[in-house]
Amino acid sequence: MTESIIQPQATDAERAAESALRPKQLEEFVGQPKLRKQLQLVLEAAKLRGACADHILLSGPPGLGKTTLAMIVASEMGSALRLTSGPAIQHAGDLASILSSLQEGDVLFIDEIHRLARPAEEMLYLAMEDFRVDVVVGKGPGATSIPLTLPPFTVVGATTRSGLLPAPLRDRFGYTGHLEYYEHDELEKIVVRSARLLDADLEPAAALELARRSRGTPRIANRLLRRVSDYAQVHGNGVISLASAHAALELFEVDPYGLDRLDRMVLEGIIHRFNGGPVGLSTLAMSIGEEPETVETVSEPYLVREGFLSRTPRGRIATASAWKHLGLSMPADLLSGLA
Ligand SMILES: Nc1ncnc2c1ncn2[C@@H]1O[C@H](COP(=O)(O)OP(=O)(O)OP(=O)(O)O)[C@@H](O)[C@H]1O
Repeated sequence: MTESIIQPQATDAERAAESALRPKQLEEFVGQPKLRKQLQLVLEAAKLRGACADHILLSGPPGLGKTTLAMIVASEMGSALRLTSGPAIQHAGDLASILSSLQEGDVLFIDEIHRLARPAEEMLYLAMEDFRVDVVVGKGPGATSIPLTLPPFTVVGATTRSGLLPAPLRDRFGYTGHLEYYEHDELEKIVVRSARLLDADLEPAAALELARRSRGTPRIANRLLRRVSDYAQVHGNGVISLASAHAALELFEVDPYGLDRLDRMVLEGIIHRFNGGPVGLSTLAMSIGEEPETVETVSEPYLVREGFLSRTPRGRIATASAWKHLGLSMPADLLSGLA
């Protein structure tokens, strides 16, 4: 996938930089007030009972804080955290070896849990419900299955597509929390906190501007902060003022709505090449030289959310707001078609 400054997924290099900015306690975690209160209750109750917390499922788009929350669960419970992901578990045996090495009270974080292979998924049901795993020893007709009792532990599963989780797996989670996109004032607090941790001098007006252009996503807010901070150091005295933030965001082609070059290419593609649409995803992606997956996962969710693009059964359509945003007026015949 082409890397883009507004993509909600982390790049490999970014993961390391992110760990310094992760809140460590629930109290430090900004936003998601409902989820925070619910999670606090689940954890407090478990602590009072002196038991492991129920299994927790976190669902929501990338970059909103699921991994961070899993780490917080472990730290609030005073437990060790084990991290893995659906795609990393190729065979049920991989999961069996992780499960059989867990200690009492451990928190097992499974990112992209909807991508677990079916045999691993079935093994996980049993482990979550009965704290038991059947370890297969040997191969072929001589293989035997040895039941192994596991100490109690907590699974924290993260998914961007909770609808793809089979019901039996979803039902094993005692608590499901949904992460929502962040409001501007919450993102402002996040960038102010991150700037403090990075020792960057961020003026309040610049913090608000970054928040506005971050597409409701803390990961993007922190990424924009790093780029404007670079700019302020190279082209100024290091202070991130509103003017330096504007200049840096212009350099990286992130406009006042948080749209970047890719988003504008998508909208311009629909408008100029397909007269506003409808156009199918693959045709559109090909016409702008991008992968359909990049258009679908990086650009479209935000364009749809902000009302610049509609997805119809016949294809993608640029809305009247999209035409306006690009400084164009929507032809009357298209406008009347919308009415
Ligand atoms: N509520 C928050 N307060 C402060 N920082 C946050 C918050 N949520 C996320 N972040 C920061 O945003 C970055 C991305 O968060 P995180 O990795 O937890 O997201 P994620 O939902 O797990 O994404 P992915 O599924 O793509 O890994 C981290 O650097 C984290 O510190």
